[in-house]
Amino acid sequence: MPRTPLFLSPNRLLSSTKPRLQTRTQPERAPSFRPYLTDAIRAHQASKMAPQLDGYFQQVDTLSDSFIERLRQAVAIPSVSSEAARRPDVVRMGQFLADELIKLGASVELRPLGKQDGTDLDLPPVVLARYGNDKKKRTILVYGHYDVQPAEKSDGWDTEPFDLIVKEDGRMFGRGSTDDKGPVLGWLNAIEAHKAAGIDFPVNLLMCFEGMEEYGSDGLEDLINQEGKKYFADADAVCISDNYWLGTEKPCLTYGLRGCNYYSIEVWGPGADLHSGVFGGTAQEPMTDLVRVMSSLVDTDGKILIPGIAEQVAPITADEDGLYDNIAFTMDTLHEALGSKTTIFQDKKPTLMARWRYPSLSLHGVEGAFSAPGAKTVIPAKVIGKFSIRTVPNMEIDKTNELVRLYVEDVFKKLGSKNSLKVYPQHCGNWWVASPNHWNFSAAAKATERVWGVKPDFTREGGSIPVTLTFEQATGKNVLLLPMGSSTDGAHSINEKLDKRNYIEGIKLLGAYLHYVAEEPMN
Ligand SMILES: C[C@H](N)C(=O)N[C@@H](Cc1c[nH]cn1)C(=O)O
Ligand SMILES: [Zn+2]
Ligand SMILES: [Zn+2]
Repeated sequence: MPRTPLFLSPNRLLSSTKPRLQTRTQPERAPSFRPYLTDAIRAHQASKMAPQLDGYFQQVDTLSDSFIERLRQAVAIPSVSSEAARRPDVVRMGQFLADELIKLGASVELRPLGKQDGTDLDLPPVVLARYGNDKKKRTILVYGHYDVQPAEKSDGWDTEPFDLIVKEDGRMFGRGSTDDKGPVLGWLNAIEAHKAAGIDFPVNLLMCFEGMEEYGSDGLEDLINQEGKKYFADADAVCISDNYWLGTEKPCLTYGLRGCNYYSIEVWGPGADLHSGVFGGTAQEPMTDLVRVMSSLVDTDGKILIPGIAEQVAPITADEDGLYDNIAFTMDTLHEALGSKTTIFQDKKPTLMARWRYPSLSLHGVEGAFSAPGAKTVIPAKVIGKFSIRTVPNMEIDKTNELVRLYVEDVFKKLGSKNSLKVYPQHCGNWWVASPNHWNFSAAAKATERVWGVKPDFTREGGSIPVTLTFEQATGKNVLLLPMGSSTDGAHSINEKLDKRNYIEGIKLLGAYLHYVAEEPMN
């Protein structure tokens, strides 16, 4: 059950000076991207792990081509979790990760998860791995996912989605590059660069990589709960790299996620698809009913029309109210990522609040409906509408599902249709809000300054990672989100990419974070 959120002012917790933005026009000091040297960074560089980190950073630069090659191999495996036909590729991707980890010296298990909910289809295995088992060191548990969203060139991609295309300007296009194959490989690359540099790995690393995140993490919650005090028992903290910066220049650390309840509405009536010339005007059409029901869920300005949803949302506290102004985010950044100016709000604060702390309802598609180019005059016999609600504190999954069911059934009843309707949740994942006032976040903030030369923003995320709260509750440890990619990466969209700069500096960041973790006093 979600807890009442902490609305702290995290941007003020670890930073006494105003964060400075870096821009691409600042001169680079070295081949790697570390332009600003603040006093804080000088202090970190003078600290005892500085020489090791410099050696590590150099190795990451030296190995950068082979790290891109590893990403190319991973992107080439179309591990789409939502398509049954792609399930063997998802399994192959898990095996690829396991093989790479074994080559690096990790001990690895491929854990089966049984059947996918309501199907006879085997779930892809979870890759559990351990690198290092030194009782004198801290242990960090990292999570990521090796499945991806669907992608077809015909969706509008400029290049083949499962071929990694590296452009001259450093943009690396390919499905999963930023979500989440680049960040997952970041951990493996960090291990390899330490080995190559001959630098002692600063912590024990536990790894949990799943293949069903984009489909609601089916099966993983039970495994995490079972292993919380077994395989994950040594974990001192958890780190997840599976979200994005708010813009393109300012790194961030993330302490909150929205949840996601994903629904299907099935409407059926006729025994088969029909000729609209023969049956149009004589049969009640499932698609007509579905469109009318779906159009009653949300309005053009994103207002959710289901009674009882807004009432569940936690009120704004005075502390939270002052939080948004300090975040490095502009509407121009949003317009760039959106590719248009069709935003609901004109200003930064309501926009950030809409993404982080209010629920949203999105319509995704209709299964069974005609969607190809051309003009087919069919009446579909059965259609399934798909929509999701991003949930926030203090919304409850079961209560939200019940409100949706009552409302959809009521709207359909008022249509007076002789067709039939069924509405049900496909998968649901909890929202999560944590305290960034913890050594886990301090270590990540120092690593960010060291690598990127700027203090990170402390942000929440509009997306969902369904098992984040489960990790927190099963291990009882602090969870940190440490993103690698930027706002323009286009995760889930066509032309998904990861900038080479974010990949290579991101690998440095993950390694540096582990070094700072090793130095942090417990709190
Ligand atoms: C933020 C993360 N990289 C991500 O994309 N998560 C998905 C997870 C999901 C899919 N269905 C429900 N949750 C997302 O936010 O859509
Ligand atoms: Zn992801
Ligand atoms: Zn995703």
